Amino acid sequence: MTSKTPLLDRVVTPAQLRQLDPSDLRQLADELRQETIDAVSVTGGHLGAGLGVVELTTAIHYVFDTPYDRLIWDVGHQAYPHKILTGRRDRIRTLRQGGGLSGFVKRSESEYDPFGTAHSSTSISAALGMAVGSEMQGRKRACIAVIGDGSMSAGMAYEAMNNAGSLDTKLIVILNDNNMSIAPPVGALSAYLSRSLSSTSFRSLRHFAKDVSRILPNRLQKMAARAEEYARGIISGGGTLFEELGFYYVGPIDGHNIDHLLPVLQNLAKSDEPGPVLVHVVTQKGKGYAPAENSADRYHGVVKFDVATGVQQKSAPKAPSYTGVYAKALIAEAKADDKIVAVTAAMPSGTGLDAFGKEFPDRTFDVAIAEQHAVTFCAGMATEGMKPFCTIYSTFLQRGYDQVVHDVAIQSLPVRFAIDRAGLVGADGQTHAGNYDIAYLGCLPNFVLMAPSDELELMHMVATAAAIDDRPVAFRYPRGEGIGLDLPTRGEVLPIGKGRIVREGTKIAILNYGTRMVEVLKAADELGAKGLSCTVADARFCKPLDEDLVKRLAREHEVLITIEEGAIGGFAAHVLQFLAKSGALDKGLKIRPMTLPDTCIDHDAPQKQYDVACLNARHIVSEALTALGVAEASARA
Ligand SMILES: Cc1ncc(C[n+]2csc(CCOP(=O)(O)OP(=O)(O)O)c2C)c(N)n1
Ligand SMILES: CC(=O)[C@@H](O)[C@H](O)COP(=O)(O)O
Ligand SMILES: [Mg+2]
Repeated sequence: MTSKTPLLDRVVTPAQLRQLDPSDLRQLADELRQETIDAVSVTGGHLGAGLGVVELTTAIHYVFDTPYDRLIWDVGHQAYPHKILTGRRDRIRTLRQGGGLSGFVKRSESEYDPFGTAHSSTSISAALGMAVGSEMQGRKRACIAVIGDGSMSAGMAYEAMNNAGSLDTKLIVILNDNNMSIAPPVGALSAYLSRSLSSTSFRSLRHFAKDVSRILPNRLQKMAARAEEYARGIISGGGTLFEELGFYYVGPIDGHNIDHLLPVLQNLAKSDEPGPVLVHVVTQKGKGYAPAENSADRYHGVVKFDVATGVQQKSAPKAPSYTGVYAKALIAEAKADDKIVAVTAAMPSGTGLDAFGKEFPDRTFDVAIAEQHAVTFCAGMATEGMKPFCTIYSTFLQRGYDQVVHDVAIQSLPVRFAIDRAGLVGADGQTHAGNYDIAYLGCLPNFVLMAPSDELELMHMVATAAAIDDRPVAFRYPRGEGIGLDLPTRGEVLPIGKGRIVREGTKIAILNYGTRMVEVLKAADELGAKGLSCTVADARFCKPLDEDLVKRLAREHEVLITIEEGAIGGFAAHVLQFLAKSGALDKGLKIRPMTLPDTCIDHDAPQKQYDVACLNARHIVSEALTALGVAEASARA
């Protein structure tokens, strides 16, 4: 840090940034980096990616006329420095807290966030859409997508480049290449980028002037230059792929050198030349903070930490996480069955497949950020008699939905979907919540759908999924810890489509699907204390539904409550459909489906999110009392 008078205090918006002399930007960037570190040390969040783009963020806002010019951060987890420079510094210590700033990019948060991001690889499509939309209405503005090398592995980025490369629309794509995804990047594209960098040096200032002035004033010259560019690509190894896709390639540039970034961006800003440009910027994830630079994951995602030492305040877990239990259960199954393989889309640590990979390196596949491919890759393996466990967060499986329908469900292939982060996820908020999978899988023929009520049940479901070999299976489990049960070395295979009674009662039946069981049992205790006897059932399966169990609960109780941590259209819809068809609803049963509400729930502590969702014990009690006409309205408050 410099000892000069702080500049960041004078820069609340990019307009003020643009008043600075270029020679001030180095100091400003240093202050911005320190502010980012200090803020994340008290909030936790995604740190490494933001530290890597401090200079890039400064330079882009200095050169371009944001927010009129459109700037899209792919994923958005690197946008904390951008938030600080765009009028949100006063709230930066509310990041990811209830009521505070989002940890991603959000349209409703700022005019400087023109497009919401959080799922990767959408930025080029969105920027191209904005560029075309602006052009068609005669608005001249720069549209800039900043996309990481990891996010560049997803098919959507290539769909967008394929389109952009065939248009004359001006588009700027900045490839932020830090040679990292969450884990080290994998795949041939990553190898291509590394190769191209190892065989070339950073372009010097002299080269930039030449390169960028060749974003030529007329197309003829451009075509003439193309042959030379192609040769340049082959010689340097850099850019050929992008040039083949119709992009003008500039780079590689040292993304921490403001003196190098500025002239390139200034030339691009000035240029009227149509067509897409790709600026290849090389950065270091975690740059400028030694604990991040020296850690394996470059502090991709951290909890609160001590700035001086970098030591994170991780609290000792009370019980193993669902993710950990899944990995343990899968390893146990895989030891007994060498057909079992596991697939992750760039989330080895988040899904527990890093542990599986240590045991079975040849049976673990990280396919990069490529959920669509992951699903169909598993389908292909299933046709050959392998037993793939496609292990994906609920929210990211959304990207592979057509593959789930067309390649798996319709062909009834035995792909096992292990769906992590099901339900609300806390600080990552709306975009990462796994709320929809029960609904989007429940409507598909051939699927077996399960949800464990605790971690022991999860072990049984892993064993059950391994045993089902004639159709697709999915089981969902949440982020966070289990309840601390003793676990066997291996799960047991469950009878398909059969739930279980957890507690017998007479007046109210609560049919639970998933890990709200803890709250259900608390609610049953409370209702029991009021003299209202409860049956508690664990559905285990959404499909096939345990119709005998549902019929019995409906027949023997005055009230039937279903509960699930999923959107409307999920488990309750299946129960209601069955009861309506069977005529049970004609007999005066009071049925109350408890699902997530039909809204997007903002980032917050999980307990608070459950309050917003009305899925805690007191809400279940209130629902039961209301159904019985003995409402305790206050219970819902
Ligand atoms: C569709 C999708 N799959 C997975 C993720 C989880 N994810 C978030 S960031 C990330 C790595 C991105 O790498 P890169 O784009 O290179 O950014 P870096 O963190 O290196 O700056 C992944 C896999 C996601 N956000 N979206
Ligand atoms: C940016 C991103 O998408 C991931 O880093 C995600 O935030 C990870 O979530 P978990 O912390 O639940 O693994
Ligand atoms: Mg990266």
